[in-house]
Amino acid sequence: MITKQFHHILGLWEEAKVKASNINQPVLISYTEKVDQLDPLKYFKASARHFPGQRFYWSNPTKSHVMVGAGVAKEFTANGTQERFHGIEKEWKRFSGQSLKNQDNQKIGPVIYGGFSFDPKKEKTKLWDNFADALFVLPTIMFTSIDNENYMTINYWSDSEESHLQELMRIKEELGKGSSISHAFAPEIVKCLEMDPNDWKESIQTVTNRISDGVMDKVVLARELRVLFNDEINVDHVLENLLEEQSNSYLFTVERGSDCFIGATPEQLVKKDSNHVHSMCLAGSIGRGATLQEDEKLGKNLLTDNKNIHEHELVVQMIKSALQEVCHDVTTPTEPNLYKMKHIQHLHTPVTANTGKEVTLADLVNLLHPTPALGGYPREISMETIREVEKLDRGWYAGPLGWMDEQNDGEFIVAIRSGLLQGKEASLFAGCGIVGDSDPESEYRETQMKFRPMLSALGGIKES
Ligand SMILES: C=C(O[C@@H]1C=C(C(=O)O)C=C[C@H]1O)C(=O)O
Ligand SMILES: [Mg+2]
Repeated sequence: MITKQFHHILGLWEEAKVKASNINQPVLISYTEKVDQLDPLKYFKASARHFPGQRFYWSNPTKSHVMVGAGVAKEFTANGTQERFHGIEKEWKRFSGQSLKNQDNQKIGPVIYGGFSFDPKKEKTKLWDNFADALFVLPTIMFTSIDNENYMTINYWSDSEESHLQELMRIKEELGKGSSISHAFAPEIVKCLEMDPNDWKESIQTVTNRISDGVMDKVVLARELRVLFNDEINVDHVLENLLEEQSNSYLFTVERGSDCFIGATPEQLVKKDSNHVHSMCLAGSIGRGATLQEDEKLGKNLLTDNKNIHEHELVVQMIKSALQEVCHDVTTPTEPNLYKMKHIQHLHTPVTANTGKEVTLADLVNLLHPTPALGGYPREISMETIREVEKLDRGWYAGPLGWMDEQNDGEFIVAIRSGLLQGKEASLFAGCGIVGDSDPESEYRETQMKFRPMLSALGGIKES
């Protein structure tokens, strides 16, 4: 039976074929319909059947924007340093600029999502083989929830087969029902491996010495915790736990075959919504108190601690001056406030700005990444120091991860509080901002605290 909807899908396909032969490149068709209330997690779970290893999840802290993508209608990649941000943007524009849509809702249309490695110049290991320096996906099917309105989008091409379109319709209907399979048995942690804590603390000392010598002001050093389980880690289950425990963070999941990069980060890198730009300075950390009084006391200590204020201020200055290059009305409050999550609290300064039509999202990411919250200050020398001193492959940890739409709007977060899941193993990453008066011991404890969101979501806090 040909439904009215399918008729519409075929109509756009015929139109696209004509356009494709005129412009001599395949034309993308993006078909969106409004749907009833649907739990994004159930949708995410349901899509595993048809698109195993090809799922994406994104939600902002207020859940006013949730996206679940599945399948690959097109992949956009780049490796190495050359213009990777602009390279992806340009290639995406080439296709999205010619796309056909069934509706004029500017908010909902084709979107690509993905991420960038932290530092393409760092020597690579095999760990991140499945995650290129720049990798974005246009999904086959996407669920979007914006301000509690829900949509489903399917993306197909002028050179698709009709049978493929039929199959897409069928899968879309099936996914719309969701899946509520729950996984009662999470695998258990059998071992946590980390590099010798003394070696790590020594590297902190090396860096504080250089800072005291005036070589630079701040460097962020990270460490890796390799966690081994007695069975395969279940991505759905980890995401479910993160949703429950890290409600004040951005949640993200990027599946690449049997690998999955997942996390719950509080840190926004940049959001562009037409000419409005938002960013965030997040640096300076302390734990949460067991009681309200204790928690408030810790917060107050953080707000008045000179070391943390300095660590934070370097980020504020850099982000402000980077944005001032291409924006006007760059505005921040004069004092940081506190950003609290389940296991940790941070100094936080929100930034807003306005920009002109000629400035693109890639321009903004390129200017901002890496901020001194994850790299250091000044940028070049701190990045060289990380390359030299840090004994790990950050891969996508601390890199920009996010999405862009046809209007060149989008949002990128900083992919921290995250881990790479590979079968029975998880590689977790955590770092901290080293300044002149950093104490190696307390920086080590700070990284322990930053591992906790992922460790807890993985099913238990067992720190070796
Ligand atoms: C580097 C991380 O976090 C960053 C470092 C912070 C700090 O040193 O105080 C705080 C927030 C983040 O910008 C991490 O979580 O791995
Ligand atoms: Mg710190």
